[in-house]
Order: sequence, then structure tokens, then C-alpha cells
Amino acid sequence: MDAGVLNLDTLLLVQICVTLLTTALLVASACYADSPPEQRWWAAGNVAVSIGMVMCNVDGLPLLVNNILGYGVIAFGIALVLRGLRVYCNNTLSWTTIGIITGIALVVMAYYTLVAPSLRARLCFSGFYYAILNWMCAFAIARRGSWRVSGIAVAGFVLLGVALFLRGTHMLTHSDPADAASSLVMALSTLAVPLAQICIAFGVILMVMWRYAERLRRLSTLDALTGALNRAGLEMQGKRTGLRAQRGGRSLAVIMIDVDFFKVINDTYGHPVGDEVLRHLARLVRLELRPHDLLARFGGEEFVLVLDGVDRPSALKVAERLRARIEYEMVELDKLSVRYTASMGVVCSDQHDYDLIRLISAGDAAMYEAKRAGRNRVAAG
Ligand SMILES: Nc1nc2c(ncn2[C@@H]2O[C@H](COP(=O)(O)OP(=O)(O)OP(=O)(O)O)[C@@H](O)[C@H]2O)c(=O)[nH]1
Repeated sequence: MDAGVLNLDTLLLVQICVTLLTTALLVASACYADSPPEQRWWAAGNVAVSIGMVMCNVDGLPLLVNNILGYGVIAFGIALVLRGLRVYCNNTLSWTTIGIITGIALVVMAYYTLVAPSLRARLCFSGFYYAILNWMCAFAIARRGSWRVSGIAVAGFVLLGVALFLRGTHMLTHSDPADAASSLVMALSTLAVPLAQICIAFGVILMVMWRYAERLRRLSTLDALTGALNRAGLEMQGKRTGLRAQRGGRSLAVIMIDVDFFKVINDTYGHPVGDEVLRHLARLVRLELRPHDLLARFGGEEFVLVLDGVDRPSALKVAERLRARIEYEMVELDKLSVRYTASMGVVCSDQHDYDLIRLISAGDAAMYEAKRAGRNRVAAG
């Protein structure tokens, strides 16, 4: 295959068209009412890169636009994309850094246009510089670690960096830019750029979709007030925890926890204090949890604790420790200090098998036993 088959002008046109299309895709997704800020930075960055590419490649524009400003605008665009990626990773990129990234491109391009004019130097520098910026983009998301989510975008940025780096290296090894431009390496790198851009556009949209899905999953399985699992979350994760314990031959314990006289707390101090009591209880219980244990809000002031690999005597000890801690601790809110207690029912798969629904209903019965016996106590089912 020779470079003639891959006509460079046609490839360049394809590259510009793909840039405009991926930009349109990112702008359209950023216009979505609830779009996160990173998506808007990606869209703005791509708009800037598109404008920069047009400024650099349209013949007949003034030198200042063609050789200097165009490259600066592309660098500015990549910096905005980098800012978006860092925002996605709960970080940011300051405007000073964005200014420096843009400034370097403008100064170097101005030098090789006005002071020591050299097309070769400009093409070498832009290839290496944009390659480094794209690798910085890849690094920003790769550090986050979730390859399943950001793998496509990382691959796109790396590929784009490699294509641009190859272009720079190729220019460096050819003294005549016109000769270098017609080579196969140049054609292949020009072909790789739009492919990488498509990867990046779909990759970043995938990252945002994953975040939406994660937010939806949290909304649908977590209790908004306490952050504990809700009934749907308990049903989903409880089944898994039960199966895991059963397969591993471990006991599964369930502790039902119900705040005593919660209606009195609400009536005496008001609902916001009642809410704070529920949040406080969830926080305290969470301190007892290990990675595979589950905490769910079962009803108004009733919680379920599912403990994997805990037998009946140990579960009773955990419940007693919790009960004592709840009794001891105080809820502080708006200069108010409120004490509360809780009653608990403890059951274990040793007696009741691994069926979570049966365990919960037996735990509930034990918990009501504790209430009948005077509250602020633990009863075994
Ligand atoms: N603040 C607040 N109150 C809630 C919430 N959900 C349910 N409640 C209230 O919790 C109270 C539960 O009262 P009861 O079922 O009588 O239980 P109790 O007063 O704790 O009595 P015992 O369980 O027998 O000790 C009701 O007054 C509900 O309105 C909530 O999310 N926040």
C-alpha cells in the first residue's frame, strides 16, 4: 500500500468532518437538561478544537490566523477537554494552567512563524505538543482506575497521542515537509486521528452514561434519609449475601432494630430531630459493619442488619454492643441533646435456614418480644 491510495487531502477532509461530527454529538449530549459540567467542558473543548482545525487548514487566511492563532485555539480546546476529564474525576484544572497550555502553543508558533519561520518546526512541535496533551487526558482518567468504564476513552486518547507523536517524529526525520506529507506514515496517522476521535467521543459519553446509571441505581436502592439500603436494595443485595453465605457454608445472622418510642421523639422535638435520630442510628450501625454486611431501612424507624458469617452467639454480642452504644450516645441538633434507645431481635440461619424473608419475619417477632419485655433490650428468635 502506498501513500497515494490514502490521499492526504481527502484524509484531512475526513478528519475535519469527523471532528465536526463528534463535536456535534458532544454538544447535543451536553445540551441535555441535566448534563453534568464535565460534559459541557468536553463539548466546549471540541468546539474549540474544531474551530482551531478550520483556522489552521483553510487556505487564504492571514498568517496570524493560519499559523499561530489556529494552533493556540486547538491547544485551548484540548486543555478544556482535560479540565472536563479532571472535573469528572472530582478534580479540576485551573484557568492559569489552561492559559499556560494555550500560551506555550501561541508563543512557539509565533516564534517559528515570525522570528525563525519554519513549517517543519511548526508541524514537529504541534505533533509532539498535542500528543503530550492527549496523553495527559488519558492519564487523567486512567488514574481513576475503572477500565470497564473509561477504557474506550483512554484508548482513544492514547491512540490520538500516538498518531500525533508519529506525525511529529516523521516531520523531524524529513527535511522537506512536502516530501514528509506525502508519505504512508503521515497518511496512516491522519487516518488514525478520526478513528481515535470517534473512540474518545463514544468513550466520554459512555463514562457519563455510566455515571447516570450509577446515580439511578443509588436512587432506586438507597434510602435518601439515612443512606442505608431501601426495601428494593435489601431484596436485591440480601439474596446475593444469603446465597454467598450458604455456598460458603457460613452462618447468616439478621438483627432487626427498632427505635423505642419514636413517635414520642417526633411529637416532643419535631420531625427534623426524629430524622436526625434515624441518621444517627444508621451511622452508629455502619460502624459495626464489615464489607459484606448489609444495613437496610425496613420501615419508618425499623432497620435490618444482615451479617454474613456470624453465628447466633456472635450476633447476640453484636446486637448487645449496639444496643449499649445507642443508649449511651446522644444526638445533638440545634443546641438540643436527645437520647434514645432501641429494641432488637436476633435470628440466625442456624435455626431458620437461609431464606431472608423468613429470617426477617422471625427477627421481627423477636424484636416485638424485646418491646413487650420492656424495650431497650435484645431478644433472640
Ligand atoms: N421523623 C420521622 N418520623 C418517621 C419517619 N418514618 C416514620 N416516622 C414516624 O415514626 C413513628 C413510629 O411510631 P410507632 O410505630 O408508634 O412506634 P414507636 O413510637 O417507636 O413505638 P414503639 O416502637 O412501640 O416503641 C410514627 O409517628 C411515624 O410518623 C421518618 O422518616 N422520619
